[in-house]
Amino acid sequence: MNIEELRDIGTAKLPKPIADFFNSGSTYQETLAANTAAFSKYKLRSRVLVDVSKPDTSTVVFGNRISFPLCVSPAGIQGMAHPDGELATSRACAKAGINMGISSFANYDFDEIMKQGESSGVHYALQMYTMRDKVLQEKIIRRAEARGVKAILLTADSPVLGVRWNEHKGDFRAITGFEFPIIGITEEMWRSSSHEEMFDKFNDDTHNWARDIPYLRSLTKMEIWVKGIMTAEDTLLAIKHGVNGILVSNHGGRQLDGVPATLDALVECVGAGQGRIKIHVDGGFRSGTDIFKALALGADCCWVGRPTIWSLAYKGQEGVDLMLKLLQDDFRRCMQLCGCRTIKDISRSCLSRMNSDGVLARL
Ligand SMILES: Cc1cc2nc3c(=O)[nH]c(=O)nc-3n(C[C@H](O)[C@H](O)[C@H](O)COP(=O)(O)O)c2cc1C
Ligand SMILES: O=C(O)C(=O)c1ccccc1
Repeated sequence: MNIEELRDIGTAKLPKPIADFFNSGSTYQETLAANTAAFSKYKLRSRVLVDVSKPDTSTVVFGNRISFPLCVSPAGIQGMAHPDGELATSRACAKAGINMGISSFANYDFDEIMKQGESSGVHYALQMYTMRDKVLQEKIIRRAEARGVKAILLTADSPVLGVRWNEHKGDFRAITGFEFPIIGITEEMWRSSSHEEMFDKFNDDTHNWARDIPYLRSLTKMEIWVKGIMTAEDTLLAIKHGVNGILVSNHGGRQLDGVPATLDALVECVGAGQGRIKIHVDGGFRSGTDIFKALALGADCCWVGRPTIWSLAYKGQEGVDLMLKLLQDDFRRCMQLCGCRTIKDISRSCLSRMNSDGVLARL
């Protein structure tokens, strides 16, 4: 199987409004399509007669040596894909030896999620929005730090939600029995308003660099990462405010439609960062070759969102195990066939770019 097949099989198992919620982007779906399409304009420069018998795909993220440069993006409401939801995802991350991002809209508490994997060495990042309820936000942060969460991922691209037409056409909240224990939203609260109304009640759209980064720093020694950076300007602001890293992301094409593919935004962010900040990226990664291309363009690590959801829907933990194995195997083979023995060998010289006139150009 490949990730596209997992998408088709997983999606077919879900009621349509739920599948649409997971799979859609915002407005005209332009950015959603751009994310996956961007990879094909880069071509691999395969190198031969290199001893690649012992490839080392490992790298270090959040102080943890992971088996290959991938983390699982925080995606909310995984219980709607499979009853085991984030618990299954956590077990699969443990088995694969990678780190996991936990959405603040997870259907299980981070304590339970972490119990599934931390004995195998997984490190966890907790995704947060800026919350209106600062008392609750501080409580969550202190509890996360005491519990051993390594990083806060501050999602910065969502002062308001993107336009999700599918949510106006069908109510995806068809499966009952859900709560959001991390942020204390009960099923009753969740059902009493639309997804967007609930989000607006919870999320603080006055967030800003000058207030929120120092605020988080004053509260915790955990790493602070900003998720949703798409420009050189914001990369420079992230450096100025001393965050530990950025995740170049357009929220899987679910926020502002019309922004470029993250692979394209990555290039300007890496250019601005000049090695002064860790840069990760998500959006549209569907193969190990995609991961290789992003690393060659300067990313330190990649993340996947929907592939986790599709694999959960397909077969719970077993599905996610399979998805992570497919990506790792494909990534290893791509490294070997490009003549790379370690992650450090992956550089811009591994790629060329197909220009619009059909001519290949070195980067
Ligand atoms: C169903 C779904 C729920 C998501 N929930 C969150 C969330 O709660 N917080 C967040 O920061 N990002 C969320 N995201 C965005 C992901 O973290 C990630 O940026 C995106 O899915 C990456 O693109 P990909 O799905 O193409 O891999 C969500 C994405 C999806 C598809
Ligand atoms: O739908 C999303 O993209 C998202 O970020 C989200 C926000 C709140 C609850 C569930 C998902």
